Amino acid sequence: MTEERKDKKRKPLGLSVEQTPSRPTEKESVKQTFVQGKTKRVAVEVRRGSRGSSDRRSGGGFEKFTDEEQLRRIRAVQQALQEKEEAELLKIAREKADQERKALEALQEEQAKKEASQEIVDTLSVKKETKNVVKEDQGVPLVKEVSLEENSKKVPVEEKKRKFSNERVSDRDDANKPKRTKPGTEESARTVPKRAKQKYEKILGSPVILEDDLVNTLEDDVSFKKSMLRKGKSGKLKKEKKNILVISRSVELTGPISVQDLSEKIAVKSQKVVQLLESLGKSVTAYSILDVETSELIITEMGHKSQRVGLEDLEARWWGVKSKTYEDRPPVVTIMGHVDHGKTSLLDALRETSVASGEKGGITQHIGAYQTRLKSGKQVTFIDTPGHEAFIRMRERGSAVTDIIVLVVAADDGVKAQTIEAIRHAKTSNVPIIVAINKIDKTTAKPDVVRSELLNHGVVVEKMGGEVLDVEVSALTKKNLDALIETILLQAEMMELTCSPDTKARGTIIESHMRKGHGHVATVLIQNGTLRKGDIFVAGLLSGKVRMMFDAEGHVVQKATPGQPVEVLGFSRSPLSGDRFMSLDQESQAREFVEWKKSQALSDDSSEVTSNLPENSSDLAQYFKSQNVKTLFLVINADVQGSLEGLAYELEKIHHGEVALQVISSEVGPVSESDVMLAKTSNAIILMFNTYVLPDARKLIDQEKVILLNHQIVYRAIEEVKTLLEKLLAPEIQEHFLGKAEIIKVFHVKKSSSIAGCLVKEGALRRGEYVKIFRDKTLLFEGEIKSLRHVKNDMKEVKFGYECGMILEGFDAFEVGDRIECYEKKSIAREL
Ligand SMILES: Nc1nc2c(ncn2[C@@H]2O[C@H](COP(=O)(O)OP(=O)(O)OP(=O)(O)O)[C@@H](O)[C@H]2O)c(=O)[nH]1
Repeated sequence: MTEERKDKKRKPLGLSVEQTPSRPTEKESVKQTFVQGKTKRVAVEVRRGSRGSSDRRSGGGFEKFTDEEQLRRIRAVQQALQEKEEAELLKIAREKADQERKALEALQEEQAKKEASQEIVDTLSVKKETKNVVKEDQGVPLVKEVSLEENSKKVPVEEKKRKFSNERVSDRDDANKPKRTKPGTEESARTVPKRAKQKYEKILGSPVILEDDLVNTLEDDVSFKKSMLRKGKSGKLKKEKKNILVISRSVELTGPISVQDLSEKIAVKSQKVVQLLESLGKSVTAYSILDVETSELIITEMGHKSQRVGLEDLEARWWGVKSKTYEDRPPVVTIMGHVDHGKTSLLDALRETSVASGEKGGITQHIGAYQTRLKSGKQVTFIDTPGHEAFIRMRERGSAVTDIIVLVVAADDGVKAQTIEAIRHAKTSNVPIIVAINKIDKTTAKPDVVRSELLNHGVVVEKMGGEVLDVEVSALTKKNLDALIETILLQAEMMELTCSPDTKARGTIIESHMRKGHGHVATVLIQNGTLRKGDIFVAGLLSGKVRMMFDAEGHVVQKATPGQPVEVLGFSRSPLSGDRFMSLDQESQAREFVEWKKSQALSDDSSEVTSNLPENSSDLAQYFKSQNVKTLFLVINADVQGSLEGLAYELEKIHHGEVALQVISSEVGPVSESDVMLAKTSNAIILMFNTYVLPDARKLIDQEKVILLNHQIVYRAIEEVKTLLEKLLAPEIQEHFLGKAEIIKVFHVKKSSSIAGCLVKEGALRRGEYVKIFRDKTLLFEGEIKSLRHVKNDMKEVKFGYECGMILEGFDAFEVGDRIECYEKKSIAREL
């Protein structure tokens, strides 16, 4: 025990009532500073010094202690107070810690509850989704979606079991749950819960990669918001905002793009992009076109990633859309054979025996293709255009529509020229043949002769020991038609034809035409995926939206599946047979694609072009005007008969009430002098297809100024012919209202026409523009303003509220009160 303690024991502290001054003075207090940083004034009795005057030691008997004792006492008092203070603070700290612990526990409990309810939603959505295989639609920009806390929030297994007794949650499930990994690494993307990935893929309708550390761009993400709102989860969106750090998109750029389209790609309002560009010093509107570099800058600024892609790659990727779901699809069959061997008869007979048309009782329509359905439910699709042109046309356009060729050979006539041609087409296209030996009902039928003749041309049928399937049929008596269909199905089975109905539609234009009341109608054979009403599509150089669909029985359908031919409404012009048809996700993609296709078509043609069309379109219009043409005459020279047929087929479809198209010559071979002279004398244009001009003919073309078009691709030739025909159409005149005035005084000037003194009551009157004069409700005159004056000045325009003098070309019988309307006339080029 210290000396101080002993003293304390010996003597009570001298702070008894009688010893303590009633109120300590300033000088008698001590400032204490505690460890916690608090200060406090403590009242003490101070002996100022042993040698000080005795009057200061008055009261309380404190003076009876020595200086040393007094100092010890003061220290003891200070220590006692400090200890008391520290004990109080410790107590407060303990209470506070206790409260915090309780609050934390309550919070954790609440979090667990939230997590549990979220699990239910997730589990349910996963259940639904197990039926749908994850799409890999390449049409949509890849979306990267990022979850921050989803990984870290875990509900204990026991708790899950308790809460969702109907949902089995195993330890293994939890063990499989991802650990937090370094953000942005591949591992982190892989290990985020599959369940969350599926959930967001469902919401966004596109593949997502989940990571765990990106900046929250959810507020700007229109598509996400929309999808949440659509699902009635707008309230939840706010809650999730804290937890989900969304969305870094991988945006594919194929070239210059409009602000509007770019905004669509990154799912923000175009105003946002406009604002950003303005902040960077660029003044744009939603319709401005941005170059690739600027677009990349915007994409990065918005927290996304950009990727430059060639549209060629994109087209190939879009066309070859993949899916994990495969189903059998009906085979597509084209019927070929020699003239009069019974192709049309066989197609009609097959169609009549079709169970489908019989069952539905629909009125069959020739839409270029149809399907037969057997009792087994299996189907076969027939291209409804017999002959070889359809096949050649498709092949020329790079479309492989046909799976099987049914080669019709008349049993009484045997193998002929077009039979051999069909065999050649089948071989070069690698399409299997089924031989239909027709007219077997005839007494003169010699099917075995047909078989041996076919052998000479490399077609070895089963009976001759080969693998080619053959059936003896009669289109007339309908004998063995079922056997023919069964054989087709057998062949199809061997070929294992599959499709993915859950992807976007891919198909080919079989034919197209203009129909009154419906506009441009095209038959599309769906080859993969499903086409739905409202889908956005591209076909050749066109884009559009499916307005309506009809099947081959003329019924309105809402969707079309692989193998099904449907008539589609929604084209702005008629597409060409053989054009690839693809449905896409976004209108911007479709627009971009078509622009690229057009530019590609132009650049391809220009490399070989020897066309000598006047460059300026008004020169061309002038040319036609000078020739006074309302019919476009064509002299066609092509490389082969097939090309001529292909061109003729497409040209036949062009109709217009005001202008006509007439082919005056159609020949296989190079352009000769006689072709040029024929074109010259009949005011025709030469359409040269995949051939050349003989040297003398070339000189004559220059000399006689004959127009020659050179093409290698049918649809481009057709497009150019259409453009030329459009030039023959008189332009459409549109009137744009400029203003109106009233005549308030008429001035009769000697030796000159009258002047109308007008007051402009709306808009403006403009010199040189077109006016209409009305008296009461009668139109008196239409003509041009020759002169316009205000006071004594010649004016180009006199605006609202001003008076002016006006002279018209060809009219001066003005009266006070006549009304004048002024218009600007614009001539608009028309389309076919
Ligand atoms: N006896 C008999 N005659 C048939 C049969 N199939 C077709 N014909 C007849 O053969 C002729 C030609 O038939 P189409 O079906 O027009 O032949 P196609 O091959 O389509 O002829 P093109 O269109 O000119 O190429 C017609 O008079 C038919 O009636 C058949 O199985 N038996």
